[in-house]
Amino acid sequence: MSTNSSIRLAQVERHYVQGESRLTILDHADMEIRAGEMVALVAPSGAGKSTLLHIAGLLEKPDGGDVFVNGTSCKGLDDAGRTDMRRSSIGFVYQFHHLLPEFSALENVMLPQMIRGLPRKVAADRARMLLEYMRLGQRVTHRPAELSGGEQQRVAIARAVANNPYVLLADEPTGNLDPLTSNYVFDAMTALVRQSGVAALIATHNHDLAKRMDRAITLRDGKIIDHVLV
Ligand SMILES: Nc1ncnc2c1ncn2[C@@H]1O[C@H](COP(=O)(O)OP(=O)(O)OP(=O)(O)O)[C@@H](O)[C@H]1O
Repeated sequence: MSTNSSIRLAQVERHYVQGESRLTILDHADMEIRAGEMVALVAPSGAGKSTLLHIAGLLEKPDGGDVFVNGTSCKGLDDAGRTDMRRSSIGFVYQFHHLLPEFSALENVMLPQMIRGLPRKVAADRARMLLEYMRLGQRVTHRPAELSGGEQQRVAIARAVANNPYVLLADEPTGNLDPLTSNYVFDAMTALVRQSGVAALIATHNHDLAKRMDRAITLRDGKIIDHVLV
């Protein structure tokens, strides 16, 4: 175990009870991702990727074990504490951008910061900087419907890191894009991860993108194990 892991799962258990049967999705599973590391999560449908992302993102509580965010145990946190930790320390990117349609790109990136109580001007300056970094400086006043799919996804990535999180969790972030756009968005995300030092876990079915990350993991028999990509 390294001391500088941004996210660590320790002996995490998750079961679903369906009638008489008990389905074990995570069985004393361990995982850790260091700052600035990009890890691909590759697993067949139904293996438990969403469950893992939800637990790592503090959206779901494990039945056992613990999640550490930047070294802090989340086990003893109540719902409000988990929400605070999630807002301050974890960013999410989904397959579909989930941007708020009535707000501009700039406002979408400002919002998570304002929810955390940052002044409007500070939030706007950081949002503009992130959008410029994502090469969207000319699109800040556009609403989501006035952006291309790749641009929408780049706004969603900027939004995910708006609060300077320790952890970035992405579920098929390029799954909805054509191959060329997918590559472009992935490059932008990589640059942001490297520059910000966030620890990124990215679920993807795209073998080529998975190969470009630092390493890959998968789920087998409830354990999180290294996945060798050939
Ligand atoms: N609330 C629930 N109750 C019972 N079983 C569940 C529940 N949620 C998920 N499961 C089961 O747990 C397993 C893992 O689900 P999960 O959504 O994590 O898979 P996944 O790997 O993300 O799949 P996909 O790639 O298709 O989205 C599946 O077999 C699913 O049917």
